[in-house]
Amino acid sequence: MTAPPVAIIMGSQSDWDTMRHAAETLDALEVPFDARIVSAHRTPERLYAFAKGAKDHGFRVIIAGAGGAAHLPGMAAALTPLPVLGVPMESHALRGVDSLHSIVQMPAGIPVGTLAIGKAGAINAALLAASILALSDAAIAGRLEAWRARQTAAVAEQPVSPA
Ligand SMILES: Nc1c(C(=O)O)ncn1[C@@H]1O[C@H](COP(=O)(O)O)[C@@H](O)[C@H]1O
Repeated sequence: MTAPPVAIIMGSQSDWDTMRHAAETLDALEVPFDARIVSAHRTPERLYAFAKGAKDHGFRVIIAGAGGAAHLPGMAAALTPLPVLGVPMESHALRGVDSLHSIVQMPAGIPVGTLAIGKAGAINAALLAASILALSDAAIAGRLEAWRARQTAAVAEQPVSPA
């Protein structure tokens, strides 16, 4: 059995409420994925084993969500040649600005493609992962195009006042 092309990793169970939107978006595009809790801080050996083995395992893109001192995406990127897309969690203390800065301010040489804070970032990480895969997968490209066409068709031309 071939591995799914996308890995969704997150620093804590508490991130799943946000990262499930990435999972739901991949489901809608029929892009298989694995979702796992991996923490650079709390489970460093799990992170090391996961990231070092990710490419050989068959993953092609990693989506990494983390909050606060969000080292997970950068550490994963340091350990694998695969593209890593980082999703900053909306932390309670600093509303995700801490997560965003932790993920986006990588030193030159180890990139993390950083998305928006929270749900929008999780959805866009999934769409970006799909568009990376679509470069070499016509079926995913077709489903992505259809997804965007449905989104466009769903936008009303005029606003509706609440009842
Ligand atoms: N940023 C990281 C890392 C990491 O970067 O390795 N591991 C956990 N965390 C974050 O800690 C926050 C609070 O976690 P808890 O809710 O479990 O206390 C989560 O948003 C998680 O991503």
